[in-house]
Amino acid sequence: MTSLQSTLGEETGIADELAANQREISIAEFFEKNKHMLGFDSGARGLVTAVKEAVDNALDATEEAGILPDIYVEIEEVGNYYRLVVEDNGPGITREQIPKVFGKLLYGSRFHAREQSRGQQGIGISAAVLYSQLTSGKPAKITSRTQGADEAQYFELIIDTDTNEPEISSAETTSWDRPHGTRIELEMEANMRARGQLRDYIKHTAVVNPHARIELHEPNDSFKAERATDQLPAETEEIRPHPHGVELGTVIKMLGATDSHTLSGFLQEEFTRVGKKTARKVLDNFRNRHFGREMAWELPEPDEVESAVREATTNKAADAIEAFATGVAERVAQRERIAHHELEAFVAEVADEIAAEHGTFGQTARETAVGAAWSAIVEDREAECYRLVDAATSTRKDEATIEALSQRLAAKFDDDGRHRLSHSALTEYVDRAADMTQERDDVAVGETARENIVTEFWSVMKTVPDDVPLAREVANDRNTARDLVDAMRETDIIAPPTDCLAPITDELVEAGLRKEFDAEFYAAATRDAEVHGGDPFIVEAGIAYGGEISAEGSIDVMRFANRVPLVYQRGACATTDVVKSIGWRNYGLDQPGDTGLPNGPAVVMVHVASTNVPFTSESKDAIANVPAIEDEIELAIREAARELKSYLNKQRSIAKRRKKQDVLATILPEMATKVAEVTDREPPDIDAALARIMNNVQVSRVVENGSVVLAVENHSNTAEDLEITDIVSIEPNDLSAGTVIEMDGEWFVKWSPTVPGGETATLEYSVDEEATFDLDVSGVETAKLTVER
Ligand SMILES: Nc1ncnc2c1ncn2[C@@H]1O[C@H](COP(=O)(O)OP(=O)(O)OP(=O)(O)O)[C@@H](O)[C@H]1O
Repeated sequence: MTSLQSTLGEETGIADELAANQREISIAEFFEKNKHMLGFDSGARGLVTAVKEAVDNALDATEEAGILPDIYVEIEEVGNYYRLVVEDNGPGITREQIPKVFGKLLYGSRFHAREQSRGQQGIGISAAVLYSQLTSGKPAKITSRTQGADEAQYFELIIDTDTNEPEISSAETTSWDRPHGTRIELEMEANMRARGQLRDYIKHTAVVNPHARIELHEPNDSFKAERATDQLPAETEEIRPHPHGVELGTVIKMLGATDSHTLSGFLQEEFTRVGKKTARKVLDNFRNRHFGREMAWELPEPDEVESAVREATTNKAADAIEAFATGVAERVAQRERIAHHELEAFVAEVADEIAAEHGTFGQTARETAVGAAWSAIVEDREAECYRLVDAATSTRKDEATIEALSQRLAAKFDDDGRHRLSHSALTEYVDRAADMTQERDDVAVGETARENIVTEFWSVMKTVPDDVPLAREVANDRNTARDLVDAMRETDIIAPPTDCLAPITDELVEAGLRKEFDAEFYAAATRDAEVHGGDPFIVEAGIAYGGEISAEGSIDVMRFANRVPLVYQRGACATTDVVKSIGWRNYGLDQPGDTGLPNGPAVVMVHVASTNVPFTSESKDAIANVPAIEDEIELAIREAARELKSYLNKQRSIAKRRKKQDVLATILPEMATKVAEVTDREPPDIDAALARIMNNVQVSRVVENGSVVLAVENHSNTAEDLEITDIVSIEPNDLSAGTVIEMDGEWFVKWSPTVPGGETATLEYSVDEEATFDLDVSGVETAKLTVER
């Protein structure tokens, strides 16, 4: 049978033919064909995306310039097309930059900046221009006036898709009544079928940007969101990447580009939160990985080291040998354990120290001494291995097994080596020794025991002082760079600064929800910053429940990234995935099948703020499933959901109580009347009985001869903090604590007593004449309160 390959091989010239058709594709050409990737997949969606890109840019630009945003959006039908105008009062764009910003894809100011902004890629607005020219054939019309400029600049342009460069058809100076800002006018094939999404985008943008005034005029509707605060979001600072989570490729690129020669300099210069001390810790971890650690053995008797050095040193005067041998033994004796490099350093130190008096101890003499002392030190390594294995394994291991294991392990360390091992080589030693023991002695040495032995040995081994390679050397060696990245991740480094982020804050999340939803309960949570891929991020969540929110069907999830509402691709977003994965029954919401979006009158909002939000695509509709971010989304939602749970629990117990109280309130009077009839007595005080049965707080008043006594009886078993105000028609005297204020001929007597469970507080004052009273009690839920006015 002829193989396909051999057939192909016979056809000469195919590769040449293919080559003739192969050429570079410009990014503009690519996106012209793949406009769906940028959110321009239909006329309806294209319009929403174009508005979103222009408004996001307007918000970014005004905020960056410290200007309160005034944004005007107009959509108008012109013949077969729609005309979109977006105007802002931002700092404007310079004459030189306008063509590039609007006429070149992948041109922007934010791609390389580690700072929270809505724009990230430098594609958005030029993609809108591309979509407009593609569907209407009309150029984009841009007017921009920079702060302080007398005149505005006006451009008409399209993108040359072959070259991804602007093609300007008109460039002139013009007058404009705005003192500064930018106006974009685009015509495009579109329709208003996505009116709902458009309104959602503008409304939700207003919710999370309360400092912005945004006006939308479209053919059938107008909407204006007024500014709710004059407070601009906290100014953000650009930061360098954090060492946790930076990818290997990025680190290699950074190593190639850095001005620092040393690794320590590189770490301190290029990363945030790395000072001298942290750099040293990272480099120690790097040494452990790159060079391995050296085994440090317990010391034998000091005179064994001394005699070993003495015997090994020849060709020197007796007193020189004596000084050398005792010097080394003294140094060594200061340590409990010693590694080969430490011994080398001690021998060198002593040799240098005695050189003036006893002459030079050259390299050979030093090496001989190190060799002899090391032999004495490692002599007893089997016993030492026994101690370490014994400490690392459970008491169930019998002595013979420990003995066998430690003998085999000790045998791996040779007589004269310096016993330097990487963590993986050590693991291999332990595994081999354990396997042999299993095989030969027929005992099990499990995973945990092996890991514990490795940990025990690794913890006594010492980091070596070898010089680390230079930054440029690491850049050229992928394995070494890998060691560096691992060391960076392993080192404890404080979280990145968060001044590069501008979270909405939990108060404003709640305020935003209140503004948008007429609910009965609100909760919000803002988490601390975390890191992904070297970029810090903060997750916030909010929940609105009940009230006017529709109870029909599943709850609404509002998603935001860097204060931008995400209106498309709900099903592809990490936020939705996390909401679905939470067991909502636990928090009091109905969730059929215990998974998926819960049902009920609730709205959940989630905001992810980051210097680099990982979107699933260039159209920035959905957040990718990055585990670190998903974890934080879950924790933020759970934090807010816990508050919802305790609110709902309380509501349920209040409802139960109310029901019981209602039943008692009908039965008790009937019983009282019956009992009074039978016993021929006055009917008892029903309120007091009800308060006692219901464990309520009861406030009652007795007025006698001008003295007013309010009794606060707490029938519950917990202390209650109350606010009690009695409004009196004449001036009160002789107050028992409390305060009194006169207002328009009425006196407000106020107490704030704390009444322990089961006790009664008495509040008193007196009045000279007949008076009227009006009692107000707060601090206890109405259902738990009985007031006799
Ligand atoms: N209204 C504006 N006022 C001032 N500068 C603007 C305005 N619109 C855009 N720019 C500048 O033009 C650049 C490019 O904008 P573009 O929308 O193409 O990308 P981006 O916003 O940086 O990122 P993304 O592609 O993620 O939206 C911005 O980074 C900003 O510097």
